[in-house]
Amino acid sequence: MALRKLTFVTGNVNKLREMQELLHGIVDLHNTPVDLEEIQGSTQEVAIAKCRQAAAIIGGPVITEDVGLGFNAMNGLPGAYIKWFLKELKPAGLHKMLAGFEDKSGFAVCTVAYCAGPNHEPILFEGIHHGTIVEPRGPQVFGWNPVFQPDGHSETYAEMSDELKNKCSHRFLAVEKLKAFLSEQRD
Ligand SMILES: O=P(O)(O)OP(=O)(O)OP(=O)(O)OC[C@H]1O[C@@H](n2cnc3c(O)ncnc32)[C@H](O)[C@@H]1O
Ligand SMILES: [Mg+2]
Repeated sequence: MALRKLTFVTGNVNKLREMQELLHGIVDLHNTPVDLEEIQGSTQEVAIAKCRQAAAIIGGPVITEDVGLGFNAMNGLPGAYIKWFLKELKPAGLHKMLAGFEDKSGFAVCTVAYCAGPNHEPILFEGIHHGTIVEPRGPQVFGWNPVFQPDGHSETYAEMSDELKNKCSHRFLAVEKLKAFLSEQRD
């Protein structure tokens, strides 16, 4: 059976690389590198608005993704706004944000949105990975990977191989739900 074609609309090449690995052999994944406009709101609201825009641009089935990194000491902030904090503070600055707090715990959230096409409602698949915000360790290749050490692991995301990160990450957890949904649709 031919693989279902889906377009992943993202301007982030690292997200694309991980998503291609996660959906390998399951979906015929194409990319349109548009940096979609992001509204203010909860991660769910941001994800729905992004996916609607993407479906309108592509005119067919799409997925989009919105990622947040939340600090429990700050009731989940920066959350969906992590991109702007990371841009200005760099990973080391993210860790320093928690200097005045005892609680260094945090969580990575990946909200994958699927939309069958224009005029369809986006459907959300959320993966949450809990961990600790640490001093940066590992190569600075992708986002805030050097400061996030997931619970039960001694490495940060940046110190993990792509393979290991893809077996446990927020993105893996969200994509597992997307895969279950796509396979139900086939039956
Ligand atoms: O085009 P889109 O898909 O929106 O890509 P983006 O880079 O704008 O991504 P987001 O809006 O989701 O912003 C999330 C920020 O978190 C970073 N990020 C996303 N996934 C990550 C991951 O798995 N590990 C580390 N950093 C990540 C990403 O580089 C951004 O700075
Ligand atoms: Mg974005």
